[in-house]
Amino acid sequence: MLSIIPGNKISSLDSTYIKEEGISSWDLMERAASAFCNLLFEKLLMVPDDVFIFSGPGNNGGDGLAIARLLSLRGKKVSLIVFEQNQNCSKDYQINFEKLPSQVQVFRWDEFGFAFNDHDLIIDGIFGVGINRPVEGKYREVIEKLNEAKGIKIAIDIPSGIPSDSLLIGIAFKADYTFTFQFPKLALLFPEHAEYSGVIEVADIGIPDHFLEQFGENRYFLTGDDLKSLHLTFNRFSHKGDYGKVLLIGGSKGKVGAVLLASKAALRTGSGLVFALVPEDERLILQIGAPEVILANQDEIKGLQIFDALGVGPGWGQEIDISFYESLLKRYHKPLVIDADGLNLLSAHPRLIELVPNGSILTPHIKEFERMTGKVDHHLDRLQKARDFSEKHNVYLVLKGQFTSITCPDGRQFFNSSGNQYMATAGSGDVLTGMVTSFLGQGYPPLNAALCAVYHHGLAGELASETRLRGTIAGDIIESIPASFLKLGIA
Ligand SMILES: NC(=O)C1=CN([C@@H]2O[C@H](COP(=O)(O)OP(=O)(O)OC[C@H]3O[C@@H](n4cnc5c(N)ncnc54)[C@H](OP(=O)(O)O)[C@@H]3O)[C@@H](O)[C@H]2O)[C@H](O)CC1
Ligand SMILES: [K+]
Repeated sequence: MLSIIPGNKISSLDSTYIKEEGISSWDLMERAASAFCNLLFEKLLMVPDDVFIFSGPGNNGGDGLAIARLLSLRGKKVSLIVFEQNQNCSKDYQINFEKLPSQVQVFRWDEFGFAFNDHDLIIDGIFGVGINRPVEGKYREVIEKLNEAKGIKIAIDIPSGIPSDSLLIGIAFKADYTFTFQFPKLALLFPEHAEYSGVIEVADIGIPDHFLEQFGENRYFLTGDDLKSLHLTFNRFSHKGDYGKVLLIGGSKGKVGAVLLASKAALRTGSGLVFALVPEDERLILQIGAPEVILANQDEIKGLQIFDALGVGPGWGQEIDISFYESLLKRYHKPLVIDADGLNLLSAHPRLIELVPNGSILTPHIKEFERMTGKVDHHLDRLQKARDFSEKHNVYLVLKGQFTSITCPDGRQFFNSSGNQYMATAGSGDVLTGMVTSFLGQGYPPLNAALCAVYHHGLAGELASETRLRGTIAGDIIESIPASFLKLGIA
């Protein structure tokens, strides 16, 4: 799994790695530049002929110079805009400057006209992870102009101005794409920076995971490559008991659909038996909506231990008998999944949090999370509060949003890479609840259940929205769960 390394450790990572590999820092920059160009030709349907590259004084600028050379060699008309005298720039910047082909036209920033067309390509190599103060002066002037300019805009490693691990102060380059090296920088995952980072693509520069791990701080980026090894395998002798017996509890007048969605999602994720407990009057809706689901009644659920996992909260409302919730938490001793009103009720009755079994998985969206932890100032604060909460209550916290984070009681934090904006639709969270509950019931350890569910949920959303875009609904995500397994080669 890709470790997310803090910006202030990246130069030690680089120097240790190049020493061990026996390569030069220029070689690594060359790898970065060619990985960038490869992504460019892979991700853009048409790479524009006119390319404008802005190179700052550090190695991000050095990358820009190397990219200028490589694109010029591939027949592009490249203009390079620089800010400093060569002798004030990094060593590899200077080497790459010497290597520029004569076809690359070089401008000083104050000699350049800043007139662009819609189909020009603008590449931002002004600052990378070495930024150490807000952008001012000539750099600010240029970035402001670029943000107003036409053209397709791509940031090298990180949009200039965004600090690698904290919140932007002042201005930054607004990219359509960010091609980031080896792993996404933490700040790229903050919702506050979405308008700057655009679509994030990771360019592999060949530094192995185990090497990154030594410099990481327990933060990881979850990708499709990680998924297969997290799954349990089943065979033709497996029977429905092996696939788990789960119980979903929730629903209220007008909101029984939430349990219906969660139940169907659990079935599509592979649960052997799905039971649902909803108010008496709402049972028929559920039974018609999903004949595969078994309706439980209050008496049956007295023997809660027969269930391999519980998913509590979808559509429950705030009006439930709180003593029932309390007794549920007291009687069930295995990890369970809590969502939606199950979480809101914990916020309203904080004493209940102490009863939540160790290793349970809580799946709040941002507002539910704030109800549990108090007001959050920004995403970094949220991530810290998630760590404090998980550790204190010994639970896994799945904080839903773009790059959903999964926080473990030991402080590890995983960021999901799958999913898109089309999943922001009613019931999408209920689908996730059903999926996590299903994996948990199949015998997955809580962390793997959360990781697999979050990744498949995102991928199913991507697949469902391929043809439906903004018309994607939660039911479509459910129907695409099997396709997500198929895509990852998981039987
Ligand atoms: N393993 C990898 O990921 C690799 C990444 N590469 C690229 O290298 C950059 C990081 O390069 P670095 O030289 O450390 O830093 P930057 O290029 O981002 O910028 C440093 C220079 O910028 C000056 N600086 C910093 N902040 C400001 C500011 N606000 N205003 C003006 N100038 C600023 C700083 O000067 P000082 O005045 O602070 O001394 C530096 O001159 C990484 O992002 C990748 O793109 C490698 O190419 C390969 C391996
Ligand atoms: K940049």
